[in-house]
Amino acid sequence: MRAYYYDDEPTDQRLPHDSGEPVSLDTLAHLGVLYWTIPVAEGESIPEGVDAIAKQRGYKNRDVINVSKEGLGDAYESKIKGFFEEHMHEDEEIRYILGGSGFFDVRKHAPAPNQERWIRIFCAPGDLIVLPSGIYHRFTLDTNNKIKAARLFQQDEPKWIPHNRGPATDSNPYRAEYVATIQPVSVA
Ligand SMILES: CSCCC(=O)/C(O)=C/O
Ligand SMILES: [Fe+2]
Repeated sequence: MRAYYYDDEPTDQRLPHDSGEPVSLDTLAHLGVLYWTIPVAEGESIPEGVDAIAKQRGYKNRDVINVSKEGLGDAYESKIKGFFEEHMHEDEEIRYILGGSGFFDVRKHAPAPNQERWIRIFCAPGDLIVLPSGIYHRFTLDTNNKIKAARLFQQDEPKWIPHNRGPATDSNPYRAEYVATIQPVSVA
């Protein structure tokens, strides 16, 4: 995992867009983003270290998603577009990367929208990331064009309904609760 501020250049979303300003794990934790690394070999099943965290955090169920042309078929273009719309969920988004790589972008909340910045998080096999309920975020593949991830969830059936950013979502109670739990940070 590597996190840094996004450079906001209007080029291919799958490029690194690295501004050169790194972001620390402390800053991510302050935003409610949690991260672990639990090594996994290509083709291996989900390691026990993931089970331990799942038990600790009450994630009872899981499935696996292959985000690639082969994995998503006819839904590929619309899914890729949807993942990169700025959105939030009412549930945590928990992903353990089994293969490939990609970028999760999370919005660093600030008092005024024009002070907000995107933080880009590069994820590769062995990375386990938790995005809290209510955080604005988006996802894109990198130029390898594929990622395989386990999606962990607490409920019997996952929801992961994306609520795209807008006035209605800004006043969603889960969003309001998220904003209330964090204070703006100035550290890197
Ligand atoms: C790497 S999993 C695909 C991305 C996803 O599931 C999601 O909800 C992005 O916000
Ligand atoms: Fe999401």
